[in-house]
Amino acid sequence: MEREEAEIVTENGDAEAKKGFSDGSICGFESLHRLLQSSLSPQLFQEVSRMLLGMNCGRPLETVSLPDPAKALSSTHDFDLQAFSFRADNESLRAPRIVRVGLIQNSISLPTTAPFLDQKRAIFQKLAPIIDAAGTSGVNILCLQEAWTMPFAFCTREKKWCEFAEPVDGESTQFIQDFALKYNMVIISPILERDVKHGETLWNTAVIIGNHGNILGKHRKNHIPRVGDFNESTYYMEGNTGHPVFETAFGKIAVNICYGRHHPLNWLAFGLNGAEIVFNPSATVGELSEPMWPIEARNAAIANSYFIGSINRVGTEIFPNPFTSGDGKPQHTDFGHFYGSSHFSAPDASCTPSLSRFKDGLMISDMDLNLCRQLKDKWGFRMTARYELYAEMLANYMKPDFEPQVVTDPLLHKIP
Ligand SMILES: NC(=O)NCCC(=O)O
Repeated sequence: MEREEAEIVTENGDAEAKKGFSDGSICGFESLHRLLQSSLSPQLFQEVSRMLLGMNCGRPLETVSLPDPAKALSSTHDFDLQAFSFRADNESLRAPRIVRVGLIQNSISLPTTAPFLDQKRAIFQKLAPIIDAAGTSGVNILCLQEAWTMPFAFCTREKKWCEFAEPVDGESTQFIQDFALKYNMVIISPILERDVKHGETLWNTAVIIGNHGNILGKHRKNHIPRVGDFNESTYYMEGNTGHPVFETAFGKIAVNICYGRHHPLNWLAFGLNGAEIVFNPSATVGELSEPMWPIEARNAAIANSYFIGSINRVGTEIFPNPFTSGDGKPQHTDFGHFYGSSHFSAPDASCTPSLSRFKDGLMISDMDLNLCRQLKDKWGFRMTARYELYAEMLANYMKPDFEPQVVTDPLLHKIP
């Protein structure tokens, strides 16, 4: 639904407006960027885009033309497809290191009441053409959304959803390995993991599949939310894999899973281990986090001199049994709307527009990884970081007898 229908929505008043927005659109538009593009004169839109998206090497981000088969897949299977290019300055001693990176966002396919195997296989079926579009576009590194094989059922606290968990070499990994091999593509596959060797425990895990279809490694979500309906701590614990950076054929990558994006030290640690691209596969809803979404990753990309790919699922998932989360809200059967809006952020503060707020999508971006070091040289954030100050501060803070360093105005409690 785009402009014309949005106007009808506005004219028909509240009830229609509610209907229009319930699809997850912004007043009938797929994204803020598209709303602005349709509403502003070309000149104003250019200025506003410059302010909102920043400049890459002094220029607006360029779009990239994708091969016809990828475009055909996007129209046949109705997913948003966008592509951009982040440049870096030419260097005398290093050739450009351009990699093509993709992010996939999607809704679930079947109602949450369908048999679990059918639900999982239907998501596989939905993702196949989107992964094909990435492969035929020459994507080198592709990342899927958090817990992509299942509905984000952790709001319910019901244990039956644990059945979706798989070992790292399970069915979903085998499904993804075929694509990795076929397209010479590194694929990050975030799943609910069952750790069979350690008492069948569960983890929220990203499996990293190398471009030869090999399992390169895994990373387990470091920070587990306890906010709103995000009752994930009922299912799994904080990860025990540290902050691994995976050196792949196409660059050094890491994964900061969803809620970890609110933790600056988590981003920092991936940077200290040398990440050039950090992926943030997520599942988050509008009411809770949408104002934070365009800011946090972009800020982390700047602070840590690396690229970030942010992914959020789309749609509203309705569960069979009502639940509450002790926050005073009446019982309900859905999490709210997962608002998609996947995008890339670059170390020079530029970023792409976002994918649709309600449709499946594939966001592709070329990125010259030389930009990471160029930004380190220019701004010197690593060099000026004063890590020793913070190491000492944190070591003190961790002690049971820690005293906050506060200087109290002696007059504070004396003068009325
Ligand atoms: N999946 C997840 O960790 N969501 C938590 C909510 C948020 O971080 O926006």
